[in-house]
Amino acid sequence: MTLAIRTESLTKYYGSTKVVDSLGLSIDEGTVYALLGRNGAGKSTTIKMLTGMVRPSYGRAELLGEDVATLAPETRSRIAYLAEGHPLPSWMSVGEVIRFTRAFYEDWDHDLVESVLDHFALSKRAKLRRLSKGQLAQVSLILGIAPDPELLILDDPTLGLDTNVRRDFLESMIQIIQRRGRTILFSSHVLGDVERVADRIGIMLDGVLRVDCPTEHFKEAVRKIVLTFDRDVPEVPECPGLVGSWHVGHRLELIFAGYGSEQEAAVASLDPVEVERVEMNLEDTFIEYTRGPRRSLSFFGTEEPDDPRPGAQGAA
Ligand SMILES: Nc1ncnc2c1ncn2[C@@H]1O[C@H](COP(=O)(O)OP(=O)(O)OP(=O)(O)O)[C@@H](O)[C@H]1O
Repeated sequence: MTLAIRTESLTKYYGSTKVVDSLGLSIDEGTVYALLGRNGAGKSTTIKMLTGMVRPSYGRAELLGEDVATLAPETRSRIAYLAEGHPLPSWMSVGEVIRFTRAFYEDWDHDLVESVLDHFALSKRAKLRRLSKGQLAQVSLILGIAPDPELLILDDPTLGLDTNVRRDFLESMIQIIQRRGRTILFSSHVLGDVERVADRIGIMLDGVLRVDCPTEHFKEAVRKIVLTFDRDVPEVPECPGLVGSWHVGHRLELIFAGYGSEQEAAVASLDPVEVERVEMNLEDTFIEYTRGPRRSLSFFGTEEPDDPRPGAQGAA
């Protein structure tokens, strides 16, 4: 399988703050990959390094098998990038921005543009400054997909859109791109959407990629177990895969990444009066996982990063 995106020890410092820490990503062609993380986790910085807008402090990135730092114009034309907030020249009309963008590309799928304009009920005569956020996102998507890119990178494409517009946008994006076996990398905060469209997720915590695995694998692996006691909540023993524990009154919530016989035995040793396994969707799973201690788990396909600086200590 060919890799559409590959990064090696990709690291960014702003001043003395490390905002992306030794990122090692390998994304196969044809994958819809969602990059997740709380505000400030380093998603946009990662995307900007991938698209050559920000220079890494250390490490390197490849798109479609070529180093981002020396990407040939032909390779660049096989990649589309939709920036956060969909910045577009507001004085142009929809038709004008389409004609303007078209001039930069050799390939341009005119029929696709017409059919997606029609699908979104967008008029070519409409001025961009009069469009809603959702409509601007739709125009951006059209401009991004018209050159039929092999790789589409989107930074929080549905930010600020209402639920219906968001769903329609994502569904259209997936239908159009995936039908052609293309690769998509997008960042998002809307976990319900991610759950429906992403094959694979990466979760960044404080600049570190802590999870990198199929979406289903993550959902299945993270378990919330709620224990009830008829006495004070006992001390929780060390246990592999335990990523968080909280107690309120006589209830103890435990979050595990990987729940098997060893974890079951640890739970039983606490001698609760009741054990409840709580079902979680991706949103719950993400929240529970990201509020726990910042631990790396090989379970999710990532390793603790090493600081690439010569003589530096491993990351905390
Ligand atoms: N140009 C910059 N100069 C200094 N610090 C920056 C710069 N750009 C980003 N940062 C910092 O880097 C960290 C990561 O920011 P980034 O925008 O990559 O996060 P994010 O995960 O995309 O967040 P959000 O979900 O809020 O968009 C933040 O602490 C941010 O303040």
